[in-house]
Amino acid sequence: MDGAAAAARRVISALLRTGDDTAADMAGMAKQLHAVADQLEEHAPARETRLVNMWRGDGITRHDPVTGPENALAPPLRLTGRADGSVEGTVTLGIAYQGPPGCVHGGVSALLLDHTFGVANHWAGLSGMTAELTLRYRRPSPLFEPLTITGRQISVDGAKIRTVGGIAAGGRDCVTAEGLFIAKHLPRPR
Ligand SMILES: CCCCCCCC/C=C\CCCCCCCC(=O)SCCNC(=O)CCNC(=O)[C@H](O)C(C)(C)COP(=O)(O)OP(=O)(O)OC[C@H]1O[C@@H](n2cnc3c(N)ncnc32)[C@H](O)[C@@H]1OP(=O)(O)O
Repeated sequence: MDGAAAAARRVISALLRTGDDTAADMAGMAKQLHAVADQLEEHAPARETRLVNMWRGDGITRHDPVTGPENALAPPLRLTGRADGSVEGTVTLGIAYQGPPGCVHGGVSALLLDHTFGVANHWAGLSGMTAELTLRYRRPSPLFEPLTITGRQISVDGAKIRTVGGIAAGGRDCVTAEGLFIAKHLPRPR
């Protein structure tokens, strides 16, 4: 389904790029898109069944809204674990993620970093749930340019995990962040 999710992502972006002031047949397109959704819903299993399926195994997920190739809301960001224990990825965000004109929405930056920190913790060997996430927005993060997203676990103290990282563009920090995670997990649906 990665291909269908990629197509849906393209539709979201193309809709926003086209806008209202257009000769495109938007009513016709709405009809076509509803027809696609009707077909999907017809074949969708019960929600509980799908949740079990999404969470099978113990590793990282494919459905999350940041890296998930199955999730059309995910850019998607691809993260790579480094030998020094950090994780890093490069992503170029389009118009669907806009906050200030031409720039990334601050909540989207927080989403990317929350998830990246979760993956960094997993990579470092102990992950948990976000208890606190503090972001410092140093300068606007540009859309349409490669952004480097990083995360690194810096300490574990009992159940408390501390993680740092940020978002940079052109070698300059746009956002720096620190997070406190608690080494607890909700059980995966089985
Ligand atoms: C996360 C799922 C990932 C599963 C996949 C695993 C594989 C990895 C693969 C891929 C990575 C995926 C990456 C995903 C990333 C996304 C992460 C999120 O978005 S998580 C959702 C948002 N976060 C919540 O919804 C939490 C809601 N809050 C809670 O559930 C609790 O408050 C929680 C777990 C944070 C704390 O639980 P308590 O309160 O029961 O823990 P107590 O035992 O009381 O505290 C432990 C210690 O931590 C301190 N503590 C707890 N919260 C604190 C806080 N906010 N500030 C400071 N200290 C805090 C306490 O004072 C205590 O310290 P003392 O041991 O006494 O020294």
